[in-house]
Amino acid sequence: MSVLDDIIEGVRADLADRERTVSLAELKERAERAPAPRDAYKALGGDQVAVIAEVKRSSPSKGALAAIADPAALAADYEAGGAHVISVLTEQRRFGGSLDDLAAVRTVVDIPVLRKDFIVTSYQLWEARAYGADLALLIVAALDQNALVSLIERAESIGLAPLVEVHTAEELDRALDAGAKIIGINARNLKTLEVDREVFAALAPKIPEGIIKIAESGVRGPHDLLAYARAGADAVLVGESLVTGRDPRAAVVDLVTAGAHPASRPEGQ
Ligand SMILES: O=P(O)(O)OC[C@@H](O)[C@@H](O)c1c[nH]c2ccccc12
Repeated sequence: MSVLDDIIEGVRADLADRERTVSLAELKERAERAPAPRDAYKALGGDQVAVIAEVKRSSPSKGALAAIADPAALAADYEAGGAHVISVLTEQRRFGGSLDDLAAVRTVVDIPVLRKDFIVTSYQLWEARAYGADLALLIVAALDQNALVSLIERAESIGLAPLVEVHTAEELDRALDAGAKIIGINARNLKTLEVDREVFAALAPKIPEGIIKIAESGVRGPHDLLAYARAGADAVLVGESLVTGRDPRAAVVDLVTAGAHPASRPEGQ
């Protein structure tokens, strides 16, 4: 069983518990009362390389990264540093996150918030919206094509921008076929947890213009952001190096500053 299969087994078990406690009808009511979604396309589609800063307590590859007693305070720091979007890991078993983290973060920031989880049913999309998310992650490797297509449609119909994550050329084809408008290329293979920063440069040229390209994982600082930017990234998604550093806000400032530099764009763009 791959790491991804193992994670999803746990996600499904936790999901079954929540489904027993909160009906879909209740969730939909809560989603209706949630604040209106913020425009993720605008936040990610500017001239600069956008920075998506992640609230991440632990990971399957590294174990505990940071306690993060107050996720809202960390997100506020990220926003003060100039982050364009906040990502909140809500998966509990391996990443130490929760939907309460998502809700807490969404109330204190004014920028769009991504629910980062292993979404396999539309119930989780309603949860994302009910707890305030503006974007939701959909991982191609975790979904068959019918599920991918229907979750993208459902996300859009309830006001969530779907961020569709790929790691291989085949997954990228499936994301494009499914109509993804925001594609994240994850340098980490979720089946083995290995990181290969070259994957972004190999896959990005296959993505048509007009689709937002996000480089995910392995960004240690401005140097990696610049390399991803030269390879065509519109945004980078950064977790570990921010939560393990001494000053997350200053680290975001450094990334945003690098991303604002015109020399960071590919030739002719
Ligand atoms: O901590 P890093 O290496 O900066 O990576 C952040 C983010 O890309 C990573 O958390 C991630 C990317 N895709 C995911 C899917 C599920 C869980 C986590 C992830």
